[in-house]
Amino acid sequence: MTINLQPHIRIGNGHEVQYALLPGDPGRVDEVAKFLDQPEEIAYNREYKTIKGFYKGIPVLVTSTGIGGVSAGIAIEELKNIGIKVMIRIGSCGALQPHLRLGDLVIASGAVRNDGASYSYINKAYPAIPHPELLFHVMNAAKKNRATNHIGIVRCHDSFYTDKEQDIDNYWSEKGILASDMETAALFVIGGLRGIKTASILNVVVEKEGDLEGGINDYIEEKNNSKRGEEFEILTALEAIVSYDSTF
Ligand SMILES: O=P(O)(O)O[C@H]1O[C@H](CO)[C@@H](O)[C@H]1O
Ligand SMILES: O=c1cc[nH]c(=O)[nH]1
Repeated sequence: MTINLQPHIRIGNGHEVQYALLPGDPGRVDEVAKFLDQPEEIAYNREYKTIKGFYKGIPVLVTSTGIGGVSAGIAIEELKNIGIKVMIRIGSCGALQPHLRLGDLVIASGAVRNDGASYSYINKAYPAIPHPELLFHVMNAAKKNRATNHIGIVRCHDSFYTDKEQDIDNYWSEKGILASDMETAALFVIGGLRGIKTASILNVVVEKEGDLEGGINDYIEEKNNSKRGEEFEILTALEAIVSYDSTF
């Protein structure tokens, strides 16, 4: 009998893993598997696909969180319930600044909470920030891997196709926000409230003046540098775990 089986991620206790990487896309889980020793699928329910493997001897889970903070929030809570203490998002994003190029990494030092999920937990005065120590290890790992990276605030949203998207992006771009994604704020806020150490690394798949749908299509079809950015974000997250783990 599986003890403490979680209803959405469909994983229970007993895996003895403290670290998880969180892509949105279940397809990205298989890309992480290429970097791991002994990768094995342990669950796949709805948008939540999970593998377990080892990186430089450290056990790691990789769980896809689907699209948006709502779905990510469920995965984050359930992963905590089975003992995960450190979670690093490895996501994709759209650039809000013109100097960001396809495949560059954005390391989030905070998130604008324009999502609904983090707000359902707590008032927007509560900050969406990563764990500072983990952020430090992520920044060092990106440098060590020579990944082109930008550190700053991202904006989290719940919609793609309203009539206001361009105006909203322009507004946050003028405020210096680096990029947009949909899950980082929920991760940081839930992490802060629940005592989970979190960080978020995003790979640019649409440039500032780029075509949103075209950029995402090209990324999926591996037609641009975003695929390379994905490899860099995976490696950066894994090396950050090794470096963080070595401090104990
Ligand atoms: O590629 P992932 O990690 O899913 O991240 C981004 O891509 C999805 C939208 O295309 C949203 O989940 C957004 O945050
Ligand atoms: O603007 C964008 C582009 C990609 N992914 C997002 O979440 N937002």
